[in-house]
Amino acid sequence: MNDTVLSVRNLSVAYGQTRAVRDVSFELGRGQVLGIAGESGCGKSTLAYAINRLLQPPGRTTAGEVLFHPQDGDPIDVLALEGEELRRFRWRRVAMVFQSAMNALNPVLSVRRQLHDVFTTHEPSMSRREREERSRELLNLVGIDPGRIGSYPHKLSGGMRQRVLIAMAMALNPDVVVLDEPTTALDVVVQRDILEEIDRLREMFGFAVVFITHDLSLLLEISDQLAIMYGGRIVEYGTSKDTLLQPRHPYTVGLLNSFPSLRGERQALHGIPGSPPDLSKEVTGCSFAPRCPYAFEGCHTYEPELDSIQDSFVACLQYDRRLHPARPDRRLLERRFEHAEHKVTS
Ligand SMILES: Nc1ncnc2c1ncn2[C@@H]1O[C@H](COP(=O)(O)OP(=O)(O)OP(=O)(O)O)[C@@H](O)[C@H]1O
Repeated sequence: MNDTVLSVRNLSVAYGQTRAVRDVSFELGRGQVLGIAGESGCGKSTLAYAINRLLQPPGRTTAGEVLFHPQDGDPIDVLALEGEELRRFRWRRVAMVFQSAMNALNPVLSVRRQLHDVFTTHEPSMSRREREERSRELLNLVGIDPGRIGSYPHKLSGGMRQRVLIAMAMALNPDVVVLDEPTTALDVVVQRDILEEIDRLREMFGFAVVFITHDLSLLLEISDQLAIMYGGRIVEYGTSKDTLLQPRHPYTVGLLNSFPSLRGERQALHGIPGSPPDLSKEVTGCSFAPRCPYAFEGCHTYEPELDSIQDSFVACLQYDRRLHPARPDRRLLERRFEHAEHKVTS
């Protein structure tokens, strides 16, 4: 059996001149959690939409491939799916929980109707009674009293609305659930409850998760693998443990120092000065260079490749074998972020 459920290879997405996702590759293991972190506008949602084939014009995949690997059978070329095949792929293979539950749910339809609709569309042979039973079962699974099935979204709290979306995503027992900032609008306690819920469901049903958020500390707690995005690219990719213990990209270090830990230890926070690049403009060199405390001349000229180092990958000239065939330049690495809890490591 193939242990990979989804492979994304050299994927690029553009909205006209805006290159929102560039050359992104990753492998998602069956039942694993991949966290994708990065500041607003770095291309996270665009990547999620491309994987689900939910991009709206002018959004367009310009290069690369997305392969879904069924438990048995040949890989499915997701970008080539059309019509009925595409409809079957969505929800059943890969389901998505969107950023804002209020926008994703239809405000004029009851929770019952919205859950039933998933089955009416995808399981037309189900009877009304079966749909009702399954819908109630799903609500129960995500911790909502099935008695609330007749409620309209505005009668539910933010946390409950998000749970309804999670229930809908799980309706057809998908292999992969993509969660795009599912807890951002919620307070910290509710966030934690929802994360625990997702983790519990994942253990029960064995689906893999792509979890997207700007909150790196949260991802470190729940992800097996982490991809850090900047300016439309993945700049660091590895296990959560390695990323926390040995962050290599200066942007990852900056992100780690920008968030309080979820465990609530007190520490001074250091935001990353400057702002992310405008993706509609052509960038020469590393797009993080203008904000990078370690940038040297070459960083403004050469774009670093995502290179493997031990078990991780990093796109930073300090590690680029074209410049440093043997190992990273120690002198550069020794210039640390002052007062930072997390340091760049060699
Ligand atoms: N429909 C669209 N039309 C044109 N440009 C878009 C569209 N959607 C996103 N973009 C641009 O694509 C880039 C990536 O945006 P995206 O929403 O994917 O980033 P993100 O990391 O998910 O940000 P956020 O966390 O704020 O959602 C940005 O420059 C954004 O302005």
